[in-house]
Amino acid sequence: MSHLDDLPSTPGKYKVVPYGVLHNHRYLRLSKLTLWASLFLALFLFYLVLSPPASPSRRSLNDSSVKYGGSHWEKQVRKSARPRSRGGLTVLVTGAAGFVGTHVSIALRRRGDGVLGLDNFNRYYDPKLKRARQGLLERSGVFVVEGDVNDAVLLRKLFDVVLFTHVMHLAAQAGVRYAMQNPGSYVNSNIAGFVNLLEVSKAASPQPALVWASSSSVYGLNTKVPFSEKDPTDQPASLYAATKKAGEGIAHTYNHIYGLSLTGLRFFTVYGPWGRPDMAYFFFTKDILKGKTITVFESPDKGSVARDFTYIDDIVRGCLGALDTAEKSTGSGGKKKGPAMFRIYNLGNTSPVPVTKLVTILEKLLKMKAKRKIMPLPRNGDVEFTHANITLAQTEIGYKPEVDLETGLKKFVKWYMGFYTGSKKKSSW
Ligand SMILES: O=C(O)[C@H]1O[C@H](OP(=O)(O)OP(=O)(O)OC[C@H]2O[C@@H](n3ccc(=O)[nH]c3=O)[C@H](O)[C@@H]2O)[C@H](O)[C@@H](O)[C@@H]1O
Repeated sequence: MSHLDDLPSTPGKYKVVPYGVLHNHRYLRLSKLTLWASLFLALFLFYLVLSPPASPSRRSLNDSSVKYGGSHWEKQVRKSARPRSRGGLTVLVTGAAGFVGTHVSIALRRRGDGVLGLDNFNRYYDPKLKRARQGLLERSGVFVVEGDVNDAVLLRKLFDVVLFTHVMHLAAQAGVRYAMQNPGSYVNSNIAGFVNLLEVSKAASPQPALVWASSSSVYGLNTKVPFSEKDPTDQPASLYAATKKAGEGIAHTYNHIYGLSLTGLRFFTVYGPWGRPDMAYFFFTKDILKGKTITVFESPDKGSVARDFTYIDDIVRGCLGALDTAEKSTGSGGKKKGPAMFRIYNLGNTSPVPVTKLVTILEKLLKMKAKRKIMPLPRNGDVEFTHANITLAQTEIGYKPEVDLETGLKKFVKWYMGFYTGSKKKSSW
């Protein structure tokens, strides 16, 4: 034990002791210490022998028994990322077992691109649904690496094994209202995780082009509609929105300093089969079927709150359009060689629907009356309405939403009944 370790942690309470006393005490303390150290060592060895193996992702990348690393793993990674068509893209999709991630990965794979998925399978909502999506991905030839975007070692390893031409970054802590319960997870995923991915991407040679998920929530308390990309976004109403807004600023910095090609997509309330159980259309369906009361928010002037609900297939087309039109990054190994592309697009449906109407459509499709409880919109981060101007995405990436809310919800309900109630009418996947 060093002299410094003898000092009490609270300054000003240290008593000066005569040298002899101190010497005897030291001798006694030393032998006691040896005894305790041997005991501790024995216990530690005992624990090592009996304890189960450590969490795989923390172990060596070269150990073939772990979830990442090893020659078998590398083979799976390479195979999944290899394009099957000439000139196909090589895409790393983060959040691949998420709602949008699954649909985008499968669409890319179907047209012959190489896709490697990454997902941390967190417990924000039912991981069984994420595992079911993983099953779909595997059947389509997409391997999903289980890991976190904050794991720089893993990301660097993936970039060592595969020369990604593109990254589709969809891993995020989603949900507007949950930000009041767990603010840290938004900072961790949407800010720290994003920066980590940008750091690894900027250092890669060649650098990939990145397309990432921003959110309509960045428009916050804006009242001018429809929301245009040129509008200011300085009034976020939730921490979720603030982290998405921060992501756009961070992305701009990496574009400016390192020459990374970056495209941000502001998604507007995406819904559809394999969707997220934390979203209103999803849990309204579940609760209506169970005969449970649903809470429908209304605006302070007693009007209905409204959303520009956007069907998943339209969003997928928007994501592919963004990937296909993304120019190459200009930097290499962390050095910028020239100006690179930076774009932000709204991906909405451009026809907002009141939440009361959403409930009426669900009642019709489920053939059940909802028990509605109307409540004033709480101060939980929700905004009164969203409405996208999509002109820019239409002109520059060929985005054209085609599915109205009733048609889209019909497909969602069909999937829901098949997946959760085992109804015969299964959806196409
Ligand atoms: O487009 C976006 O930017 C965002 O869309 C959704 O957020 P939100 O539009 O709030 O979607 P829901 O949580 O499904 O809410 C939809 C509507 O239902 C309302 N609602 C929600 C919950 C509830 O119990 N009752 C109720 O009336 C909300 O106020 C909102 O108007 C997603 O959850 C976000 O991750 C995403 O970024």
